[in-house]
Amino acid sequence: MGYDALLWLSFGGPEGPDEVMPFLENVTRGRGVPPERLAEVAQHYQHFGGVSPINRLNREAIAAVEKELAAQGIDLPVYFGNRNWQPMVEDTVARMAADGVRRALVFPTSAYGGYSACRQYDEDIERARAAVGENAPELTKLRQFFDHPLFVSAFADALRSAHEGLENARTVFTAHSVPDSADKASGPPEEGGRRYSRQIAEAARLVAAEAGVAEYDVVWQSRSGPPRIPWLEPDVVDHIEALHAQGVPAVVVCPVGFVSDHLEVIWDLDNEAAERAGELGMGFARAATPNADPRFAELVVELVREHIADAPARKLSDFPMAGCTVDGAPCAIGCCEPARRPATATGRPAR
Ligand SMILES: CC1=C(CCC(=O)O)c2cc3nc(cc4[nH]c(cc5[nH]c(cc1n2)c(C)c5CCC(=O)O)c(CCC(=O)O)c4C)C(CCC(=O)O)=C3C
Ligand SMILES: [Fe+2]
Repeated sequence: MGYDALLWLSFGGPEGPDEVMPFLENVTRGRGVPPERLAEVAQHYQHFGGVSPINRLNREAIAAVEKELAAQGIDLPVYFGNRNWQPMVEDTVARMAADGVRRALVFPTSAYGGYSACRQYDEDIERARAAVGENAPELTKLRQFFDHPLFVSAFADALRSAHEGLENARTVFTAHSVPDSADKASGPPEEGGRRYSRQIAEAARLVAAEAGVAEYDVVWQSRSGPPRIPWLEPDVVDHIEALHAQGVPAVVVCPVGFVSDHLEVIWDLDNEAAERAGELGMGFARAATPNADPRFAELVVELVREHIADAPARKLSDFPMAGCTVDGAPCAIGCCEPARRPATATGRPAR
């Protein structure tokens, strides 16, 4: 059965100073992120003129995917929609419907499971289809790809290059921290939870093995939320301090939890982590994310071909295949349930 489009579904980011606060309000609506944290994150965006690189990076990746589709003789228009900022996925799906799209594949710009990385994109799909109504196209989300050989080898080459010129540097993989409760709730209940952090650990293991790195750590970055709620630790900056205390002379940070050099990578790593390492007199380098690597476009087209050409689903881990569902259904009953949100000022739990 055929598909008539590919929807590129991402997080979104502001593209000017006036867009920063409305964007942040969209991201954090009802999620209990303290106002001080929001003000601080707004400063990170304003530091770059209020422009997150994420939309540009997505547009560049889409252009590469369009070329790769054409090169492989696949006729599939690519649409772009976001969860939190224009182009909003609701508007994009409306345009797809108006263009006559009946069935589409969806590429989410996250490789992992978990609520923020997987199920929330299902919710985006469901919300966008509901907004469009009965003409909404059927939307099939592509699977998680953290263990795909093209994803792993792009990171492995980037990690190797980042090590060039740094003696005895320790490899430190990072991913976005999430509330401990969200990590516990990730994956189908019968699996016992923590699918997100276990997939991150597995991706790190695969990348390190391919890059020939024997010793490494997995740490977390970009923590949000109220301080009293436990999130995955240690934080990358604290970890760099701990490594310094152990006499480690240099670090190479590899943001294996992300696909592009978006704001959380260029601020939290290239700015904050690099600055702390510099203050401590440590060498520092950051490995590139796969977005601009030609293998990333090849990966997306290969995931598409699993659906349109019965291409084999290549994967390097034993984790069960997950993430591929239709019209925003969760992978399994109870899979990656959203964490209970802290009560709002009105005493009612936030959405
Ligand atoms: C797991 C994960 C990924 C990876 C998977 C994926 O890529 O989807 C990710 C990606 C991203 N997160 C991003 C930005 C933000 N995330 C925030 C807040 C949060 N992230 C969370 C988790 C994740 N986030 C969580 C649990 C929260 C707390 C609030 C909530 O429960 O939802 C906030 C609020 C302010 C703050 O940081 O406190 C911002 C601004 C950007 C865009 C950067 C740009 O603009 O270039 C990207 C790609
Ligand atoms: Fe985030």
